[in-house]
Amino acid sequence: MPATERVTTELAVAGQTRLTPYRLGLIEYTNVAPLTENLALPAGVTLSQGVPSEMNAALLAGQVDLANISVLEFIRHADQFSALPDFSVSVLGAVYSVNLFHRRPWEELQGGRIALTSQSATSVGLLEVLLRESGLGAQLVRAEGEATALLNAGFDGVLRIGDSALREWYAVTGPIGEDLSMLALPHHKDGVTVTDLAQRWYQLTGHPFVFAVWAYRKDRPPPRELLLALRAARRAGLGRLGEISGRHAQKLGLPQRVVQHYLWNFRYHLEAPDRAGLLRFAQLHVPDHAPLIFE
Ligand SMILES: C=C(O[C@@H]1C=C(C(=O)O)C=C[C@H]1O)C(=O)O
Repeated sequence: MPATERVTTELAVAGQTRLTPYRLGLIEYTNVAPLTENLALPAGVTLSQGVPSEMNAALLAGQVDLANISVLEFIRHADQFSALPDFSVSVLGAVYSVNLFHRRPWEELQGGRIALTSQSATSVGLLEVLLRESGLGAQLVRAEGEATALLNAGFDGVLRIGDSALREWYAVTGPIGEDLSMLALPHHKDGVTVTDLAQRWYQLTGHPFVFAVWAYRKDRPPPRELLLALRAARRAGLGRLGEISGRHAQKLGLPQRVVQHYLWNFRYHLEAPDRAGLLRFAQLHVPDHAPLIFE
């Protein structure tokens, strides 16, 4: 083997250079913005973005090497994926953007038809667990559209996540004045209840809920430079929540203080309480899952 080819191969093997780019996928929801808006991509790393179900599919198809994906997809494919040990989108209590919109009381949803967003996997699994734990059976069907429009079209419940869920929660419950504590934000108005699934999870288990982890294909672990860049981006973003929430509030048409509380409320690492919640969800929804590897 000629010397130049050998050196290139050795460097590639050593991980110091990559003959093929390392492909990063990131969900583009507002709740991931504090972790992504200050990301300086290292040389040789490419970025693609989309909604959770698109990132789930891209990682599974080998179109990206590392992505923040729905935790349920990580659990389902734990034989193929590992996850970074210190990244997540988690929350303890209300999340304000994983919502079931409904008119009948939760306890009366038995036998009802519930429209599901196609953008998420985890929140669908969470809804199934919460309904089952309440002894309720409902017909879950994929249907896109604005929550109150789908309720008016005859659905008994509508599951929405991400930016649209946050906007639609506020459309139902707002406007929210300064006199209201951010810890007492409303979840019912004009006959529509907005059940926050993360809040119900907390009431059921006492744990945080992990919506997303940073998962990678076991055969394509991330380069050290990318890990350092992701951590630096999070430090920078968490230090600029006011600025980031101001920009996203304008985009969402929401008060800046509401978006800043929304972002401040997330847990972006993967600490012991978050892992306890993640393992509990895995036990309840995918009891025969492969061992979950965080490294
Ligand atoms: C809490 C949220 O987090 C998102 C929810 C996800 C899911 O349900 O699959 C995946 C990624 C997260 O960024 C949200 O989008 O509202």
